[in-house]
Amino acid sequence: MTASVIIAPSILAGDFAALGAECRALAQAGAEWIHVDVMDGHFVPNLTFGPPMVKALRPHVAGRLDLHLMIAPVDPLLPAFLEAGPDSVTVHLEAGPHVHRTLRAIREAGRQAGLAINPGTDIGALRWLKDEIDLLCVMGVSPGFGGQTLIPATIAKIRALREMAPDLPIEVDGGVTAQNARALVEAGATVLVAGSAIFRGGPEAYGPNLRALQAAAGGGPG
Ligand SMILES: O=C(CO)[C@@H](O)[C@H](O)COP(=O)(O)O
Ligand SMILES: [Fe+2]
Repeated sequence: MTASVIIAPSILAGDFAALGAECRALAQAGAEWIHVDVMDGHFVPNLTFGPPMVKALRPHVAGRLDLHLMIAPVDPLLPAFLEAGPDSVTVHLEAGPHVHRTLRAIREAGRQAGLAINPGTDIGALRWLKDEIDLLCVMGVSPGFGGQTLIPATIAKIRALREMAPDLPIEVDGGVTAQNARALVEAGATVLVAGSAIFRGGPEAYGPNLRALQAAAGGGPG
């Protein structure tokens, strides 16, 4: 399983005045996914991108644009975000009462459907939703900001989720570092989102940072 670990740089840690260039630099450095964090200043205490920004970034993302919507309610804005051209759209279990409907709408639009769960949310709902999703996103921090420290209980949570869903891609988002990557992957994570761990040191360091994380995760030189 470790051979297929994907590192998904979070553009939240990039230079907001040059996001297109940041996406191109990450692709050049070897990134296959770009994780784009949408925050609404309501569901989470921070405000980032709207649909026009995601649409503008799309041509600069060579691989998979992995959209993480931290917005509530999500349904009114979902069509505009789907229209912006992401490959996958992840919504939060905590963002509304009708997540099942939202996940169906994402798949019906031909995108992969992701479900994110906050650190304090119990995993039981996965039992009822696992057939509706292509990706499970386990938050390693309370969402809203980059640069936070991984909540240690995340590792046991991923292990429990992996038992419930042996074949589901599990993404961990927030607080990922070269120091904890191995434990996260051994617990069952297959996608590591990383902001600060990739962007520290500037564009010249993106490639070495990606490879260091991949090596720490046990997934080869990628
Ligand atoms: O969704 C979020 C935060 O809410 C993440 O995607 C962060 O952007 C990850 O940043 P680091 O914790 O890796 O710095
Ligand atoms: Fe995220």
